Amino acid sequence: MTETMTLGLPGEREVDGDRTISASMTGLGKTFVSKGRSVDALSDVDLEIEQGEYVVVLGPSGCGKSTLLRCVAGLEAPTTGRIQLAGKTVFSVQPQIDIRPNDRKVGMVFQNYALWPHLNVERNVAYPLRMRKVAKEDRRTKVTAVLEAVECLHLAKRLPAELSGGQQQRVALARALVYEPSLLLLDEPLSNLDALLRISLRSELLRLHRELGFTAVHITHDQEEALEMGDRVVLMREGRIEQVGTPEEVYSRPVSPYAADFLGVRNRLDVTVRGGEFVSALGLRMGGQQIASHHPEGTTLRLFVRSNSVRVGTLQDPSGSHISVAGTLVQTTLSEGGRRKYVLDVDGATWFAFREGPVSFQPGERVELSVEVRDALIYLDGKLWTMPST
Ligand SMILES: Nc1ncnc2c1ncn2[C@@H]1O[C@H](COP(=O)(O)OP(=O)(O)OP(=O)(O)O)[C@@H](O)[C@H]1O
Repeated sequence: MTETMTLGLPGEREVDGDRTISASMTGLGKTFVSKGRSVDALSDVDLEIEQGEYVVVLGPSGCGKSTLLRCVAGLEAPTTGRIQLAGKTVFSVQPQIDIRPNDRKVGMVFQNYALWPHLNVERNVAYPLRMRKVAKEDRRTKVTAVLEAVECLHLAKRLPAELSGGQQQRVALARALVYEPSLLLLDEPLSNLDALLRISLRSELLRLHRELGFTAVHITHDQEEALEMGDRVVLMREGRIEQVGTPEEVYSRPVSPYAADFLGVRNRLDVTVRGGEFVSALGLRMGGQQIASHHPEGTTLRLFVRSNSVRVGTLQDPSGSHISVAGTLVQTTLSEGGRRKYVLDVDGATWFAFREGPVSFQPGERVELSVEVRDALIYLDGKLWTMPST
């Protein structure tokens, strides 16, 4: 990339303390009404994105990710709220402002690439510059620079049909970046690619982000992609933001059972406090007195534990220093890195654990599963409960 390209550095910015806000959404809502039925695709979305941030919006199908992106791009008009880009209001209900998509300085990359089939790579990438009446010489310099950055300069004369999916997506990315948008919106950009290519394009995208410094909102339903790529992850649920945080925060402290479930925490059990310890629905006694002592008799808590945090051992009496529960070994399989994956039945629920070394238990055998208190995710009334520090 030549030094003349300063992508993602718009003239107007909103400065808040030391932070420069590139995009902000306030009270954003979108209700679709069709055939007498109304769907709240977005409700009360508040989000600020800093200059240069790579934000990944994560959530299951239908949670409103695309609608959010389309509202920011100007392809959909929100029902409530305000959107600001680079310090300028581009949408507001009251007073009524709705800046056209082409005047919002956003770039978009779609899942299906959306390249013009009759234009070669060079002309596809130059298209946004022609629309903006950029002079021919300048156009050529910018197109060359951006194609070089996405490592597609050698494909300049080819038509989209003559490219692989990965190459088409690089070209689509070049076309979105060429006019130096203040915000790049990526709508499931890797979903159409096969697994290996998806992984290599993730790091490609991150390299470009590091080198060019653009601000991005990337949507995906793939938690691994979100945790790997995002400076921050925004988890959505039914049109609302469930949790926002760094990948580490979101991974280690999912705020709700929904978040834990979506972030792949697979082991779970409902437990009730009885006589100062935990008892499962089927009456299984468990260790965990340290946590139980903070809750009144009869309180029901939802326990979530990552497979990596479960130790499998010989059955012992439940103790208070860690959470322990008896499980029945169902089967073991060889897993990544030579570790063994244990599949267990815990009170009717399937749990998973990993253990190094040879298997010393038989299927059907009762074993002890223990978890350090700090590794347990405890939910009370749908919210993450944190043990008060003593
Ligand atoms: N034009 C429309 N008319 C009516 N309902 C719509 C329209 N567009 C989206 N919806 C509804 O709004 C909700 C959110 O849709 P949206 O496409 O934003 O979800 P998503 O999280 O992007 O899903 P996916 O991952 O499947 O693309 C869904 O219930 C969807 O059916």
